[in-house]
Amino acid sequence: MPLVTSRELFKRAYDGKFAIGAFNVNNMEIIQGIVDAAKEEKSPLILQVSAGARKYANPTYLKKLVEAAVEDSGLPIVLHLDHGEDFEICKQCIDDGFTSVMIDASHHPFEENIAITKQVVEYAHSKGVVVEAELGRLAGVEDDVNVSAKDATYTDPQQAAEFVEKTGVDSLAIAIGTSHGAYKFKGEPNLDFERLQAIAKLLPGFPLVLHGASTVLPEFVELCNQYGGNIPGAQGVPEDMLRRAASLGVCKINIDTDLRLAMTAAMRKSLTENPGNFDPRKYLGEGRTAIKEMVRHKIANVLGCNNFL
Ligand SMILES: O=C(CO)COP(=O)(O)O
Ligand SMILES: O=C[C@H](O)COP(=O)(O)O
Ligand SMILES: [Zn+2]
Ligand SMILES: [Zn+2]
Repeated sequence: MPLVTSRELFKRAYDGKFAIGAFNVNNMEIIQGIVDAAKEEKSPLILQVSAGARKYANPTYLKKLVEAAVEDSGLPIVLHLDHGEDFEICKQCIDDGFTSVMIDASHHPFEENIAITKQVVEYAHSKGVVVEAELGRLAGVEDDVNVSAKDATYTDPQQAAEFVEKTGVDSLAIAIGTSHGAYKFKGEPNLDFERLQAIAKLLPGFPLVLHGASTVLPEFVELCNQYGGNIPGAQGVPEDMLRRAASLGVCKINIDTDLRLAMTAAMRKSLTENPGNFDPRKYLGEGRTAIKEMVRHKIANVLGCNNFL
């Protein structure tokens, strides 16, 4: 089976009130861990590549690794550009065989975001590629974020509806209180579900996307810290909130930080417990197994995209 787009996956996810996992990939072990998990859970996958990942791994290597994963696993896999910052990088990835791209022009004014997104949509659709855009700004939520600050950065429901209509985009990343990385909330975790419901109501049947959706499971932070790490006060999005979001029109949930934490914890442990080892296959292999277990947990217990195939 060749790479697929997310169109059919999102339709089923929307109707079934579950979400497809979009996992960031940077090297072979990460890809293998994710794909092994999806195989066991009979799940489709979105493997997403950031500009930083392309720079780290070399775009050709990364694409070949994903193609190898498709060939070896036979799974429906979407190759997606994460946070494309302009038309050029989106075009490069489209020309390079990606089946999905994100244009993230959310830091531009509304009308400019529409114009840039529209340009990407026109080019992508002419090549059979789907497009995700972003409206609103992801930021850390603090207890004292007031309503006007929320209105300035969170996605406005009316604008979301207008944006989708004017751009013809295939999915939309929204800001309702999540943020990237391991420090998402200072106080109690809190997402603006009223806003999510208002957006979903104006866009029936339309797939929404949640970025910054790692849970930052305490046991993995503790494991990192136990073996020499220093990651104090990390906190993510509770799993029940992700399940709730998936039931309200969020069809794609982005996870990177939880993979980083799982891999780092396992590698720190392996290196500490085996001081005489200098074979990278041992600690990289343990990192890969940790990624696999994390992804199995996400697919089966949080996203609900297991037994899809
Ligand atoms: O949104 C993400 C990638 O686009 C990843 O989010 P996390 O940092 O919460 O894993
Ligand atoms: O959205 C951010 C993702 O976690 C990717 O991170 P990165 O840009 O460091 O590769
Ligand atoms: Zn953004
Ligand atoms: Zn993101």
